[in-house]
Amino acid sequence: MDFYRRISLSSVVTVGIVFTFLYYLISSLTSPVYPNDVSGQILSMQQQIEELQHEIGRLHREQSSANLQRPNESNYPKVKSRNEDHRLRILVTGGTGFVGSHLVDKLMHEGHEVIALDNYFTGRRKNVEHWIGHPNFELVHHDVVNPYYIEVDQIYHLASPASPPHYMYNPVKTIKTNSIGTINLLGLAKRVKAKMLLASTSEVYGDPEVHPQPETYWGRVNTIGPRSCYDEGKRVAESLMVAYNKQENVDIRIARIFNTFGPRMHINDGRVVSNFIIQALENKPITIYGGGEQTRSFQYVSDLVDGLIALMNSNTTLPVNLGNPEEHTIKNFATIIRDLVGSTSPIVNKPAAEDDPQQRRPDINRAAKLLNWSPKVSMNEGLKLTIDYFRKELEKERFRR
Ligand SMILES: O=C(O)[C@H]1O[C@H](OP(=O)(O)OP(=O)(O)OC[C@H]2O[C@@H](n3ccc(=O)[nH]c3=O)[C@H](O)[C@@H]2O)[C@H](O)[C@@H](O)[C@@H]1O
Repeated sequence: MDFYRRISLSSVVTVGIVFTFLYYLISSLTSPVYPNDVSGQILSMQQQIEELQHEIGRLHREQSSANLQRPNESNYPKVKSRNEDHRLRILVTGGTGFVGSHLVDKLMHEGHEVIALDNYFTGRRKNVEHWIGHPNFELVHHDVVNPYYIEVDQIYHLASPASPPHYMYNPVKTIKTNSIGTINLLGLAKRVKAKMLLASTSEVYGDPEVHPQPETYWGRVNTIGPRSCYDEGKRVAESLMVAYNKQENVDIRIARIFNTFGPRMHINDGRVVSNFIIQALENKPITIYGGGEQTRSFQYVSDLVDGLIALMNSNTTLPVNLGNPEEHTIKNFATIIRDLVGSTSPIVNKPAAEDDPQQRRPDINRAAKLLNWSPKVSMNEGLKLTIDYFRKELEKERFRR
């Protein structure tokens, strides 16, 4: 059968034409003027030709479908080979986003089947285009606010805008995504008995009075402030996870993600890392919101992805902080970026953002103990890689203008 598959489309067509010609030639010869035995032989030849034509048609169809199903895997990044028993089907919602696409890469490299689902509000097809057509990969355009039906073993639920200007752009949609979206996925997890991980956030701690923040801290969130659509959205998502676990036995994981950065952040992301790097690269003023005494702790995206996978594969249903405890004031952070870029940007102060958390640093003892996880990439190392990425992105933008 392999031999037949190797027959090229053009040779199949050529043979088809030759046989069709012979068919008509012989048909014209099968007239009653020939003796019975000769015309009998001709009729049986005609029958054989018809059978061959049928077979050619079948091979033609088979080859076309083989071409559809078997892309050349050498054109893709390398993936681990796994047999059916060890290969999982994994759904990643928000799979074309900044964090989602890096998670998809890692799961693909590990040899699993991955379904990346996104509504492309902040995600981009470009982030996963290197997998499109791979037999282990599927890209689905879908909004989690509507139910989605599929058979999977694990669900990483990352779908939601995460940058403050993005989640504040349509606060009602942000609440719907985190509440209705999470209910829809928990319903799916319950039906197909999939393990589900929620990408929650350090924002559940609000503007914290406890520092650094352990998972046992309940937080301080303004329920009617501009950030509440996201903060309360994620808080209710956590509550839903716990309720489905208690009531419906869904196997849950909750990751509380602290500020994360790295390549594939959007130029218009609007968060501090991308804003400062782009401003520095363009020698434009670096904009600090407020006095700059507020602090953040920044983790590189590959550490987060390792943490998410370690959490999914752990046994804990407790929330776990994933972040890098290396803490800086925003004022200090602006100088670090300017120096790394070698920029001449002035540093300017703008009005403070409303309800901006004044301090943030993860207590990662639980992650260390339960997942044996801690961040590996220093902030400076990660920033250098991210600066390279944005430099190239800006060059591409200039080329497009
Ligand atoms: O990066 C993240 O992972 C987190 O980012 C945001 O939280 P936030 O800490 O407010 O993120 P940024 O917008 O990056 O702001 C960090 C600090 O820098 C300041 N900032 C931001 C942008 C800017 O141009 N200038 C500036 O001073 C902000 O006011 C804030 O104090 C999201 O709300 C979180 O869900 C998300 O997990």
